[in-house]
Order: sequence, then C-alpha cells, then structure tokens
Amino acid sequence: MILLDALVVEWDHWPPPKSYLGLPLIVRGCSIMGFAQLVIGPAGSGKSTYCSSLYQHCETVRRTIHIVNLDPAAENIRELISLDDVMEELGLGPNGGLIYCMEHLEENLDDWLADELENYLDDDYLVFDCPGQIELFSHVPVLRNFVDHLKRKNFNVCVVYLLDSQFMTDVTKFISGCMASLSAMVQLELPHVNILSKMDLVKNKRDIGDYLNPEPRVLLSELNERMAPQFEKLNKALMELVSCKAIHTF
Ligand SMILES: Nc1nc2c(ncn2[C@@H]2O[C@H](COP(=O)(O)OP(=O)(O)OP(=O)(O)O)[C@@H](O)[C@H]2O)c(=O)[nH]1
Repeated sequence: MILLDALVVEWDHWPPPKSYLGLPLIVRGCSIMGFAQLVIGPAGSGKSTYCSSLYQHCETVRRTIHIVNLDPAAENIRELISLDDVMEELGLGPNGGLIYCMEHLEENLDDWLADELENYLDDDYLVFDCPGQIELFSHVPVLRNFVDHLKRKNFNVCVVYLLDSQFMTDVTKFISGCMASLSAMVQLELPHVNILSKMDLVKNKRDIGDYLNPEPRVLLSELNERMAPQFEKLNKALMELVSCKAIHTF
C-alpha cells in the first residue's frame, strides 16, 4: 500500500485512479471527493424545474447526476420526518412545519446523510433541491450546517440560486432579489451562481437587459425617483453594497 503525503500528482481526468501500479492508492488528507450543488431560491422560482432539466441534460450528454429533494414532503426526507405529521401533531402551519422538519433533519444530519450517501459512489454528482422558505438561507442555520456536513464528508459544494425573471420588472425588485441572493452568499460562503429563471415568459428581453449589466448610477437615480427623499442615503448605501458584491453575479 502506498501512502502519499507530499507528492503532487496531476491527473488528466477525474476521478483519479483508486490504484497505482496494481496497488491500492490512498492519498492522505486528499481523499476522493464527491460534488454537490445546492439549488436554492424563493418559493416557486423554478428550482425543481431546473433540477429536472439539468437531469435530462446530463442524461443526454451521458453524465450521471442524482437529484436529492430536501423538501420534507418529498420521498428522500419522508422516512425521517413527514411534514403532514408535523403539521397535524404539533398544530403548525406549512411554513412553521417545514422549519421544524428542517431543524429535525439538522439534528439527525450525521445519521441521515451517512445513510443517504451510502446510495452513491464517491465521485457522484449530487444536486440538492432545497425548499423555498427564505428563512433557510437567510438566518436559520440549517442549510449552513448541512453544507458543513457535506464538506466534512469531502464534498465540493456550490450554490445555484434561482430567481424568477418575472421578479425583475423594476429597480426595487432587482435590489430585493440581489439582497436575498446576497444574504444566501453571506450565510453559506460557497461558490455561488445566480440564475434568472422563466426567461421564456419575458416578452421584451430589453426590459431585463438593464439588470443583466447594471449601471449603478442609473439604477440609483431610478430608485431615488421612485422613493421619498428621506430614503436617498439608504438607496445609495444599498446600491454600493449591491454593486460591489452581488451585481456582477447576475
Ligand atoms: N414558463 C416557465 N415556467 C416555469 C419555468 N420554471 C418553472 N416554471 C413553473 O413555475 C412553477 C414553479 O416551478 P417549480 O420548479 O416547482 O419551483 P420551485 O422553486 O421548485 O418551487 P418550490 O419547491 O415550491 O419552492 C411551476 O408551475 C413550473 O412549471 C420556466 O423556465 N418557464
């Protein structure tokens, strides 16, 4: 058995071989990783549709990916906890019930994730279709802890944030979408790609063009025109924040 500590080896394909010269190869501190995509975004933004399109595309190009639905009403989670049971037994509404289920998932994450990951190979690509409750990627730490678990299991994780293009109809909505996405970026601290969904429903693509290559000064004056003068300072601060962090990701 070869134990490699300091040797840097470049492979021209992934995954690297599991054996070398006929011997099992163990690279210390650098075990073979899996890859995961966390698909998040507001309710109804098109996460599940994106996941199924991605799945079909990968099938066409003969790449294997696995979709794991983290919605407590979905099959992957139902064995652990069911949203309907929680709502009935605890008298919670759908939103409170979902947060309860996600917190329960968090408490059982080690066991549940270990069981789930047993279904997959080391170098599989997993796509997690997350529920749309904004709390999950703004201030409730469930998804952050979930990501940390995946990382501890040597997964490389990235975020795909879906935003409904119908949302991008004026500057105030653009700022709101950027802030929600920025909040997820700050909370999760992962490589992050923003995707505008439902573009087929946008009749005039030019209406959205301003937000794809935003000019902060133009947007700021538009914002100031729409709002009372006492918001000017806040508008300026918001625009600075958005232009230095999130604007380039749309
Ligand atoms: N026209 C159009 N409709 C879309 C597109 N993507 C999603 N939809 C529709 O938007 C609705 C919501 O899509 P979903 O994929 O269920 O959205 P979601 O983000 O998974 O929803 P939640 O899981 O409830 O948060 C469905 O009726 C979809 O058919 C798209 O690209 N174009």
